[in-house]
Amino acid sequence: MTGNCLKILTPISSSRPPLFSLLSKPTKTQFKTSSSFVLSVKMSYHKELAAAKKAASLAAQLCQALNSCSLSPLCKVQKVLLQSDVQSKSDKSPVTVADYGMLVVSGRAACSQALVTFVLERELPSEPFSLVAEEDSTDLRNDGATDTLERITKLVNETITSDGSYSVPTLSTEDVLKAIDSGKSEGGSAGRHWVLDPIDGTKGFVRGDQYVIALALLDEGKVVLGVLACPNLPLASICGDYHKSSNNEVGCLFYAEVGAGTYMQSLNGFFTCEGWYKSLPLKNSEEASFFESYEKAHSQHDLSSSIAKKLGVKAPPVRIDSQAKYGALSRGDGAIYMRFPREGYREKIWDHAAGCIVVTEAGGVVSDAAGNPLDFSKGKYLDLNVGIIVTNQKLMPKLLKAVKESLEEQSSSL
Ligand SMILES: Nc1ncnc2c1ncn2[C@@H]1O[C@H](COP(=O)(O)O)[C@@H](OP(=O)(O)O)[C@H]1O
Ligand SMILES: [Mg+2]
Ligand SMILES: [Mg+2]
Ligand SMILES: [Mg+2]
Repeated sequence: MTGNCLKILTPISSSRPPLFSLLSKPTKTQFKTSSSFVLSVKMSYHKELAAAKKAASLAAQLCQALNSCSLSPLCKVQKVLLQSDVQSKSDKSPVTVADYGMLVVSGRAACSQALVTFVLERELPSEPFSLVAEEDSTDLRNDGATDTLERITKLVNETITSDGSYSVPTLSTEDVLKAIDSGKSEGGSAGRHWVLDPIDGTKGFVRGDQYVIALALLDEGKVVLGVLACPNLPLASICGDYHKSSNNEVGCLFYAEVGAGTYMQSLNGFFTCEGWYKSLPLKNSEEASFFESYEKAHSQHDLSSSIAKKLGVKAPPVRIDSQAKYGALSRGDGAIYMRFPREGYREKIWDHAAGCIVVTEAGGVVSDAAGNPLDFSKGKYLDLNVGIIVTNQKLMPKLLKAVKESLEEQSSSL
């Protein structure tokens, strides 16, 4: 048992619930045990999923507002940033050359983190709150950050007010700093922990490309729900002839709950588009499109290209930032995602937890380069064998073989 949920059971029928019924009434899913005994299990994370969807959607709204306020001093800095170089911190994550610019970028992510914390705590007041999140308030507590902190606090308050569902006094700058710092949990294998990347794909965000707000819940070390709010991802497929698509609307919300499948809806709240995914398309490798990081520094493009060649993949790689790759894969835009960080880089759970369940609940497989499932129970880092690979069940054995061969070739050429 994981929490109140049965595990290691194969769903044999899971009738598609009407749109958004996940929020309003429990879904029953039938499971087949080894003795063919059929159980009806009441799924138990609906309340948490509803809270996570609301938190990520509001944070996405906030991030979009931050991007579109062309007269705001924050945005003027962003324009400069778009033209500036990007350097690496000691942990090899991106920072911009200008200190103030760096504060603006990390401040925006912290702003999103404060809002997510606020919503989760208000929506789930009776549950103990533990959050493993990427940002902290260190930069915003510096003397030179007063102006940015005030702007951020104002934006968080404006977003809460515009939503209209919370009658709370205006948050102070100290409230916002505290909300950001409640993300200091270390996670682990006991109890429940939220896992948040308040802006994943920072470089994409700065460039005006793909980024996501990624939120997941761990229960006893397993990911039990995940939400990816992708403000810039087209509702139509991003592969093939998507430029010709009549639907050029952007803004997707992917969500998945253990045993209940993966769903996508439009982020703008008008629900013009919805989808339910239960099996990644079983394409042959030649027809498969593969995803990888836009940034060469995050994943070795030459290695993935050698693997793709072995598989006979004809399509060029689709390079986009953030966990939007997991979302796009879950709806069948492509069939493979490969990620091979350079030696020494340690993956964090917030970069993969939500994406992982969005893909697996859609019928995909996520593993490290040796075929081991990702283990989210060990704290904030993932201990991995070399890299992360994602595909459908049919292609996984071929992909693993090609990965093994390419890694051997790489190490013998060193
Ligand atoms: N050298 C490196 N190798 C691999 N991943 C890295 C990296 N430096 C940063 N990252 C991670 O890659 C994430 C973005 O992934 P992608 O390449 O798929 O867009 C970043 O998330 P943040 O943008 O939240 O910091 C960061 O955590
Ligand atoms: Mg980062
Ligand atoms: Mg990230
Ligand atoms: Mg981030």
